[in-house]
Amino acid sequence: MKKVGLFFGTFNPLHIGHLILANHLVQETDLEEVWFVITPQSPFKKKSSLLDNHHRYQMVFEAVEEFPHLKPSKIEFDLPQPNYTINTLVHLEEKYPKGYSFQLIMGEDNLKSFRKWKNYEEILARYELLVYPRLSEGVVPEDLQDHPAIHRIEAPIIEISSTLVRRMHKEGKDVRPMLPAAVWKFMDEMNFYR
Ligand SMILES: Nc1ncnc2c1ncn2[C@@H]1O[C@H](COP(=O)(O)OP(=O)(O)OP(=O)(O)O)[C@@H](O)[C@H]1O
Ligand SMILES: O=C(O)c1ccc[n+]([C@@H]2O[C@H](COP(=O)([O-])O)[C@@H](O)[C@H]2O)c1
Repeated sequence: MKKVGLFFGTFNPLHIGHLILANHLVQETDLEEVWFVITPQSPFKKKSSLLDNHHRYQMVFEAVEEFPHLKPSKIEFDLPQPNYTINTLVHLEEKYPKGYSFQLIMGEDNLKSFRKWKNYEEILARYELLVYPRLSEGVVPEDLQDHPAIHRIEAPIIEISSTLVRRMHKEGKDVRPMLPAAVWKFMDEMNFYR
C-alpha cells in the first residue's frame, strides 16, 4: 500500500513555502509520496489573476521534476467547478481502487475553517488529516482539537504566499528567492502576473 499525502492548492504560482513543506513531509513522516493537486477553482477563492490550469500545472511539474517523491496531479482538471475536495477524493478512490492509501495535508489555518468545507464530517470519517503549523488568526474549533483522524505534525513555518509573490512581481520587485528556479524561469518567460 503506497501512502500518499494530498496537498491541495491553486499554486498560482507554486512557491518555496509549498515545496519545503511537501519535502519535509515526505522526508519526516511515513508518507511515500506527496501529490500537489492543482485546483482549477477553489470554493472560497476569487478567480482574479488566476493562471490557466495547465500553466499552473507546468510550473509545479518543473519544480518537482528532480524530486522523485513529489508529483503534480491533474486529477481535478475534468471535475466540476468549484472543486470540492470530497468530490475529488471519491474520484481518486475510483481511479485508484487498489494499492494506494490517501491522507490529506492541511495547514492549521485551513483546519480553523474546515467546518465550512463540503461534507467535512465525511472527509474526517474516511481520511486522516496531517495538520502542519501556520501563523494565522482564529482558533481550531473544539471538536476538531482532539479528533482521532487529525494528526499534528511538526514542520517549519514559512509564511510567504502566492499573493505576496504576485504583488511584488507586479511592482517590479525581485521575487526570485521565493520561487523554485524553474518556476521563476517559466513565469518570467511567459510574462505572467505583470
Ligand atoms: N507558506 C506556506 N507554507 C505552508 N503552506 C502554505 C503556504 N502558503 C500556502 N500554503 C497552503 O498550501 C495550500 C495551497 O496554497 P495556495 O495555492 O492556496 O497558496 P497561497 O500561497 O495561500 O495562495 P494565494 O496567496 O494565491 O491565496 C493551501 O492549503 C495553503 O494553506
Ligand atoms: O471542499 C471544500 O469545500 C473546500 C473548501 C476550501 C478549500 N478546499 C481545498 O483546499 C485547497 C486550499 O484552500 P485555500 O483556500 O487555502 O486555497 C483548495 O485548493 C481546495 O482544494 C476545499
